[in-house]
Amino acid sequence: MMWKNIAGLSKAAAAARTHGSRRCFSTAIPGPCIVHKRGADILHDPWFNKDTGFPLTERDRLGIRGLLPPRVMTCVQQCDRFIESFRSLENNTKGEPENVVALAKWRMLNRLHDRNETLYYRVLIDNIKDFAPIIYTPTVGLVCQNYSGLYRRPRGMYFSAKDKGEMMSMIYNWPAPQVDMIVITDGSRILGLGDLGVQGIGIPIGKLDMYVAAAGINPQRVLPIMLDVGTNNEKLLQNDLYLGVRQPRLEGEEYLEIIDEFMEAAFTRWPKAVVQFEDFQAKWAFGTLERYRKKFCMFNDDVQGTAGVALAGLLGTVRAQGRPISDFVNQKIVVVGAGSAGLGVTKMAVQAVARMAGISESEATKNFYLIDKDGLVTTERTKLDPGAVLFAKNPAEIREGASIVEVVKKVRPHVLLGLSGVGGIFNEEVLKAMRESDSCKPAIFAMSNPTLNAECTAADAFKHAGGNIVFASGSPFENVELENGKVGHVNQANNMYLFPGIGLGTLLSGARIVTDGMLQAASECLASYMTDEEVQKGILYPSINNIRHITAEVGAAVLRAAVTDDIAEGHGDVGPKDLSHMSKEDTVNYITRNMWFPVYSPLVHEK
Ligand SMILES: NC(=O)C1=CN([C@@H]2O[C@H](COP(=O)(O)OP(=O)(O)OC[C@H]3O[C@@H](n4cnc5c(N)ncnc54)[C@H](O)[C@@H]3O)[C@@H](O)[C@H]2O)C=CC1
Ligand SMILES: CC(=O)C(=O)O
Ligand SMILES: [Mg+2]
Repeated sequence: MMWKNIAGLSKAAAAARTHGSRRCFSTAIPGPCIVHKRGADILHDPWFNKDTGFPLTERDRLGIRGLLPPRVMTCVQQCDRFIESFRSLENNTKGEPENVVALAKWRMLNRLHDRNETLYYRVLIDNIKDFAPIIYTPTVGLVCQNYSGLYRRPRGMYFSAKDKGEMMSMIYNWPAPQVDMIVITDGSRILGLGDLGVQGIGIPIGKLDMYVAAAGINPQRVLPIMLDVGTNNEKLLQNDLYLGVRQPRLEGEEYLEIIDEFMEAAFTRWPKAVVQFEDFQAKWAFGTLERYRKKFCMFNDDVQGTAGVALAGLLGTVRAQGRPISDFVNQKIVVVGAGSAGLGVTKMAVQAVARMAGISESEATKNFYLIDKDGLVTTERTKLDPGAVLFAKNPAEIREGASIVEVVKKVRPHVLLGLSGVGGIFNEEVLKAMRESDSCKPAIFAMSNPTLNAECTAADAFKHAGGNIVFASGSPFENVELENGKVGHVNQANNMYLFPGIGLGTLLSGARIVTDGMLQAASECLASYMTDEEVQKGILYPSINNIRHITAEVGAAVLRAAVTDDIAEGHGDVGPKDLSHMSKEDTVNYITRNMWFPVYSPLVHEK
């Protein structure tokens, strides 16, 4: 597809999605679940525990009668009880420092996660807008920074250099027979917080929570992985409580041997799993993507997921200006940050321009300006990153190393997009310079995470760049009240809108690799999700409350692209022919039917 069909959501689809997440899955009576334990062991297993939710007959059958208070509560009553406690926590911590409150909330959710997974995910799904900022960005960043102190119970698997030669057997230590989604990090670039070593495990855990909440991946089939190859963070190396391997990071072949061995082990045990690479420093993000993308079913979320989300937002800004999508080819875009995310975004956006305009990628770079820590990237740059070569400007146009404000003043861009990890770098001067943009609705995307690393706040963007901008940030901000009484809408430009659908669509297609076509389809689907009315108000992305619906749509688009690319091998009883005969609507229904939803299944004990 050539980005021609982006004319907003059909009426039927718009109506369907307003039903919200709870309508998107089957509520049929759940089938029984076989357990091999009885008695108190069941209560201590978060996969099976129902707390006060065990019916009396089940208490008899499982030998837990008398081990619980007599009252039997429904899952809904248990959710209400949890939310009441959560609101009490909020009230009781009013006035406390923000970080203290955020961690207290995370601990409360984490305790539930450790105790009763079904209830945890039910609470998460029903309150995703309130809880995503805790289990995901921004609080997950704080959790990673403090993980060695916060650690109580293991979650996920850890592989280190000490495990070399052992991984093929270690992988069988994971208790679940089937794994569908793996998220792996080496902790080397956690959000915009740098190298956090083993403490980065919080990111795969948070991403997989989003997989369960948004994509309905069964939580018994997800696996967070920490590849502990050391850390170069001196503070952590000096910290007695640090839980990781206390050595500098492995490099070169030594590093690759570890990750190669892990990939072989994981795909030997679970050949149909999908692996998401997350928060690797740029060199390994690109290096591993090139190394594995044709061999294993994997993608890099920071490079590819972010690119798709950003591109959908960029196309939205064209629509917000009241222009046809084809006008994207004329948008001048300044990207600040030339790492794994910034380069991924620039590349995908340039490819879209090339396709739309029918020109070469090199010609399509004309309106793109890339800035890194040394300023504007030009061909004059010594030690030019190979990934940035295509985007390097001619220094005759603007000088090598020009600052952000210099570039903005000279170029008058339609879009200023930050993926630098540097908080506040879009300062007052930069934002005021955006008032002179050639666009009637300039766009400012401060995509770095967590909140303190955002290139600017929403309030500052609307204050200094003007009330007519469209604004998006990687972590959530509140909408801004403008002086004219109108609302400055804040969008969350975060890869969470795509990675769950990319993973789920890939899994259900049975594809053995993730192609560019599948990623492009995901981005196009997100771009076309919003109505013209919404986009014109500056709302570029859906509400997170609709995350299950958007994920079903994205998943279907990914699956259909896999069929088009002739790589869909089918999943379970659904073969490649069945997939290829599905209409678009059938595909969305198929995806939706396969989403797990947290309900208590009757437990049947088997020895
Ligand atoms: N909203 C979203 O969905 C996503 C947001 N991100 C965020 O993007 C940020 C960067 O991630 P990566 O690209 O993976 O990091 P990276 O470390 O690979 O790249 C950072 C880039 O920023 C540049 N930079 C550093 N200081 C700068 C300065 N003062 N001025 C201009 N450029 C500067 C560096 O030269 C480098 O090119 C992180 O904060 C991350 O949280 C990343 C992925 C997804
Ligand atoms: C959102 C995300 O993946 C990041 O900030 O790295
Ligand atoms: Mg990331």
